[in-house]
Amino acid sequence: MASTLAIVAGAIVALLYVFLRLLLYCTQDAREPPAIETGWPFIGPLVGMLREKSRLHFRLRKQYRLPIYTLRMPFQRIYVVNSPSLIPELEKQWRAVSFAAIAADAGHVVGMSKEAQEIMHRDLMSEHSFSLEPIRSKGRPVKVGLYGMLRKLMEISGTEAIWGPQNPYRDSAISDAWRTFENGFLFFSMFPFATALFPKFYQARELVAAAMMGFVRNRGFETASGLVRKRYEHHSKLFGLGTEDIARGEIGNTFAVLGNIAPCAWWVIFHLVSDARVLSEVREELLAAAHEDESGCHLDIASLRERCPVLLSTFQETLRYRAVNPGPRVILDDVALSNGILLKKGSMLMIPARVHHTDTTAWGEDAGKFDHLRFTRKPTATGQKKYNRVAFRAFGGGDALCPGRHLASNEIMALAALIVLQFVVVPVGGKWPEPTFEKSPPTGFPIPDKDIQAELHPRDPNKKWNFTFSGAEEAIGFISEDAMAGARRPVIAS
Ligand code: HEM
Repeated sequence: MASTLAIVAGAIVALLYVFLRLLLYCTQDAREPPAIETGWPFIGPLVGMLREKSRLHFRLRKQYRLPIYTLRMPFQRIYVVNSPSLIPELEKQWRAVSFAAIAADAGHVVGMSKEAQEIMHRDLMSEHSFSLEPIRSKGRPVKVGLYGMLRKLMEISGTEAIWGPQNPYRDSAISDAWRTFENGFLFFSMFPFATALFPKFYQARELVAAAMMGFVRNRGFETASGLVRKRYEHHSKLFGLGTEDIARGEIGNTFAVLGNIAPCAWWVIFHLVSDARVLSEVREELLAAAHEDESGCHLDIASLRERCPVLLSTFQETLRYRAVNPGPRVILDDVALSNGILLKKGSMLMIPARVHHTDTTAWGEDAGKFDHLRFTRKPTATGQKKYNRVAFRAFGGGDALCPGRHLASNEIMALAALIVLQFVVVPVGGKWPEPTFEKSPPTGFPIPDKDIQAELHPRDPNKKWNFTFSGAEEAIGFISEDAMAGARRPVIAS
């Protein structure tokens, strides 16, 4: 009996295998990027993705050494771009290789109405800030969870800057609800009937939605940032969306504003305070950039980019070393690349940051190493080569390039300056652990599995620090688009 069952099971598996092989053979066009991991067609890539997460692309690049390849998933094909040389051509075809389609797909996750979702999918081709004073003014060491503290600070400063005086996230019940919903984001995008299956996440989302509706009804956008004002105008006038849909759209934007900035700030501060050499070099620069008079010590945050190349380089290197955003796009129309490769309509495409940030042709043989001085090096005729800016993907690129990159960079570098100048940060237990992030949700930067407990020792509680921001006329040339727009390039070698 047992052997009959085994024979039947074996026959089913064999039939399934033959069926999947045939399906692959009949549906994979020879002009498409080569399909890989086809030992068990469709199932192999899915298992790999679930098991290895963002590490999968890293392994596949090493194993197959292809400029671009196809992962045939059940009901979906994903093209993954390995070679930075393909990126400019793809980004020129932004109508067909679309990020807008990804944003529009998120409409159902935040509960937009069917009509609003349909509109979003149409024509896709076409005075407060953070303060560390409460900790410093205690005049004694304060124990904190480093990630928790940084997240809170970035949440306050980021949402104030974006939503202004009527910022709904000022209410801690709303910011707590946001955090709960953020953890359930993936369930909402993957499962049908998610509102019934995950009531905790649903209730949290609705609480944030109600607060956002109040914000829109009270015309909070009029005193918010240009980004929110323009979005309101665009969504109400061009799309004709109502209050509720506009408000739910703002929940979607909270992902963009908060999703990256808090984990990114955490990694920057971690690299700064956990390495004595980095810390002392950055501190020295900051002290030189500050000046003291009878009223206290003064530092203009705008001067950091000019006067603190090591801090700026550490910031950029952290983004290069730690970013894991997948760079997703949807192929809205067949795309023929100049090398003869065909990308089929309806497929997904990915330009994974981690793959491009470890590309030795773009960054040199030591691409896998954290080097806080990397971006201070200038190319030389004999030794140092020019870095390929196209391969810097932490802020994405092309038409979907992150519009918040300068705000985020200024905020994170300001926070770094405040911490380094005012505190000695000591890990509880005496040694900085290497953070693990196995359980991290799929954000742009990994979130540590366990917060690191640290003590903040005020350096000189009696010293008065005045931090100002005199503004900046030029952008920092992080990425190729900024460089082409004529941004200053203080440290990236070019
Ligand atoms: C360190 C912090 C940040 C990082 C690393 C980051 C990174 C990114 C990335 C990778 C993308 C997708 C681009 C692509 O796939 O090509 C993106 C999009 C976006 N980001 Fe950021 N971001 C940050 C902070 C912010 C902030 C503070 C804001 C708000 C002002 C913001 C607003 C947006 C928006 C609205 C989009 C969507 C752009 C579009 O639809 O075309 N980001 N960001």
